[in-house]
Amino acid sequence: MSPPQFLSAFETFKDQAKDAIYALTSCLCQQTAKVKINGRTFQIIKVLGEGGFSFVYLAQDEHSGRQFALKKIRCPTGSEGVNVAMREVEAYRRFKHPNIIRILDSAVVQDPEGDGKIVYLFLPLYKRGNLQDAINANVVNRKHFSEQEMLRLFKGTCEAVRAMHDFRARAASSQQAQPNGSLRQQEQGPSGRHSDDDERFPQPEGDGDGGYSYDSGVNVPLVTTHREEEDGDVVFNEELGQEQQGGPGAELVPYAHRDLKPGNVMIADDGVTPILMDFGSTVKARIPIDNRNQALLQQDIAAEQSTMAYRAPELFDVKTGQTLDEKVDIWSLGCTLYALAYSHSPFENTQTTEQGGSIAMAVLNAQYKHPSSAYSQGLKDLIDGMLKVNPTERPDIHAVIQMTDRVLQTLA
Ligand SMILES: Nc1ncnc2c1ncn2[C@@H]1O[C@H](COP(=O)(O)OP(=O)(O)OP(=O)(O)O)[C@@H](O)[C@H]1O
Repeated sequence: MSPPQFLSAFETFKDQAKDAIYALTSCLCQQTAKVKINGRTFQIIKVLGEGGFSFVYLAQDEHSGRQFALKKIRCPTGSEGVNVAMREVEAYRRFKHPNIIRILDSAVVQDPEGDGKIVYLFLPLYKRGNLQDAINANVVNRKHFSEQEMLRLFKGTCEAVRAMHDFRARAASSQQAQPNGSLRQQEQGPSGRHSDDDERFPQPEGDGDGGYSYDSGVNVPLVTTHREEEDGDVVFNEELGQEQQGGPGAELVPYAHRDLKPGNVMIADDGVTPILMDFGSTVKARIPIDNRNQALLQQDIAAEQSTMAYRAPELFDVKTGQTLDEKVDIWSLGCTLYALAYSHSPFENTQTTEQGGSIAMAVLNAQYKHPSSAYSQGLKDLIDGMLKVNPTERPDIHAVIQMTDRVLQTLA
């Protein structure tokens, strides 16, 4: 690790530790933390989850009583970190699908405790947790998903992935860039902002250039804030604007999620609809690898952002002359379906890893077995079809959905 990388990792660790201590002390002291963003105050009720670079809190709007999941991404390195976080915001906005989480609002604020910035993402709250939580509950209660239930959750997840792999970009010319890169409304209907959106996420008081405070009430200037508008009448800055969804004739720009796993699929309140989330690792899927440097760069990015037990073999050992593509997600879907069936990834808790062999070796050789179970041969074949070391032998997302349907039909 180079000295700047070490410093950046240390800063991230320090900030994560600060957030963890803060979360713990506010629990122990029974004291409700508050965060004020753009004129509205939110109570932080509890920590919902913690990722590599962020904390997710259950936040309640003091005014309306509505609850949200508030993702707080600390960017101690300033603009570089903000750009990374904003790419995640951009990805949340890009894909509009019933099985993909939608972002309600976001804000970039000055970190009152340092030189860096904080990016906040307001997301709908999913109280039932994610598929990993459901797997954990099954383990505790010695239960299993029924094959039908599991395949329905899997198919919904695949439909979200299809929206990413089949993404068609709208031409940039249909949008206007703001010179300062800020996000502004282009047109307002007679009533101004959308009533739906207003109801869910009421308009902040004041002139929109509100402030931010953290518990202490100290106001720190708000750098950027923007909100979701149902009919897309928000003007994005150039980079964001280029990547909005286009119609059927628009250019195909496949995206890969790159971190598909049960922990990144929430369960909607109906208990049956899967909702794909966490676009922190999402990239344009097709990346030609022309030289060794590019190969090593892609390997490093994958090592940092794609969970090892769900990571495709071609991301462990990126080869010059190949093109990485959306098939990396098909591998992760294979691992995800396996985990739904048997409670862990095929490359966790295997004989190889238990005997000290590395996950990487097990993945590179597709070394896994199906434990004995009552699941159908069709389900096992579906998993095996996705877990092919050679990405060209894996089915594309359309074929995966068709195969899933066929297995479902045999169960009906
Ligand atoms: N909308 C939501 N509703 C309820 N809980 C949520 C929501 N979003 C995130 N969480 C919880 O927070 C956890 C971390 O969220 P998320 O995966 O977005 O963070 P991350 O930093 O990108 O994580 P990772 O390191 O896994 O990539 C999730 O596993 C989930 O338990």
